[in-house]
Amino acid sequence: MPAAITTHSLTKRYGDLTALDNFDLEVAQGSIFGLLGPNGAGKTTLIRVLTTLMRQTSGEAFIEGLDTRTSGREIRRLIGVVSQENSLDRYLTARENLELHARLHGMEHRHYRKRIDELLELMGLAARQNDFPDTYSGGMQRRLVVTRALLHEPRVLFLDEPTTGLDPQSRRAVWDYIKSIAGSMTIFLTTHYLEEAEQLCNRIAIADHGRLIALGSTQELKDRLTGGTFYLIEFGEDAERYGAILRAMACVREIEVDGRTVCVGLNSWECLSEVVTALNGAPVRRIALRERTLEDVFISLTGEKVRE
Ligand SMILES: Nc1ncnc2c1ncn2[C@@H]1O[C@H](COP(=O)(O)OP(=O)(O)OP(=O)(O)O)[C@@H](O)[C@H]1O
Repeated sequence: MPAAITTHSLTKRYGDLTALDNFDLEVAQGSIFGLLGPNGAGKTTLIRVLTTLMRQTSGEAFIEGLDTRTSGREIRRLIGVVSQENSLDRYLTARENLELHARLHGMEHRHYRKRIDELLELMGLAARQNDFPDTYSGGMQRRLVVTRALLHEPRVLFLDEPTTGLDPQSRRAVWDYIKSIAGSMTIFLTTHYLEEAEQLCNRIAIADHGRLIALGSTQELKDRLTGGTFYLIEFGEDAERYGAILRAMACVREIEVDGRTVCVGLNSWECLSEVVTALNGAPVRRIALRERTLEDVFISLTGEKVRE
């Protein structure tokens, strides 16, 4: 079984600017794969090349074993694409937008009528199917675009920043729908949002300035952070003083005092008992393990926060 997506040394230049730089990627069939990166990382460029909208400068890309340079027509039949812009026809109702897409894909009337009914139900849009997209909320429009991309039963679905611009509630709704359709196809999504990648994806690639800088599961990426365990200790008072006591301890590798809270990085979790002993009698209100997030991974890899 070929991988859903494979790239070898994929490179795309716009004049002097290298938007994709020797990108090597493999995405297994049936997985949800997230490409994470700040503005300008090359995410949209990669999707354009993979969906045959644009030709690479050099290197190779394959969708289920088909070469993007020579099998454009077959690939376009296999894939569904949700681009950053919603690109709905505002003069057609939601249902008519879907019917138009089905006809463009050569689907038979009998077949697409049933499929549209099912998908509208699944996406929670059935009651509003005869309304115009302009009367929809941003989240509903996004769901309609995802519905449209799913109509012809693609084997690989590309979602370019599916929740950018949505409020947190609509974002969660779109995540739920993506999760509900996962498994039956491969999903490749790009995102700025670390939480989105963490919530949805089995595997994640991090790109910056056109280069792939990390690849793995969320847990693998977190494990690649330099070791150590971080705890947050909240004091009733005198956090600075206790911070200074902790700073002097051999097992403490990093420490940051912020108001009443001290974030302490220990060489390993076994050191926690030493810390607790040192704080005997201190007005400790709370000790919590600080989970490392993808944000930490990103900062450790690129030296900067994600630029949204
Ligand atoms: N058609 C084009 N002509 C010239 N430069 C381009 C073109 N399209 C993109 N670029 C540049 O290529 C780089 C990568 O852009 P791309 O849109 O692929 O990044 P992205 O990761 O999708 O960013 P965003 O998160 O903002 O969508 C950027 O520096 C961008 O300015």
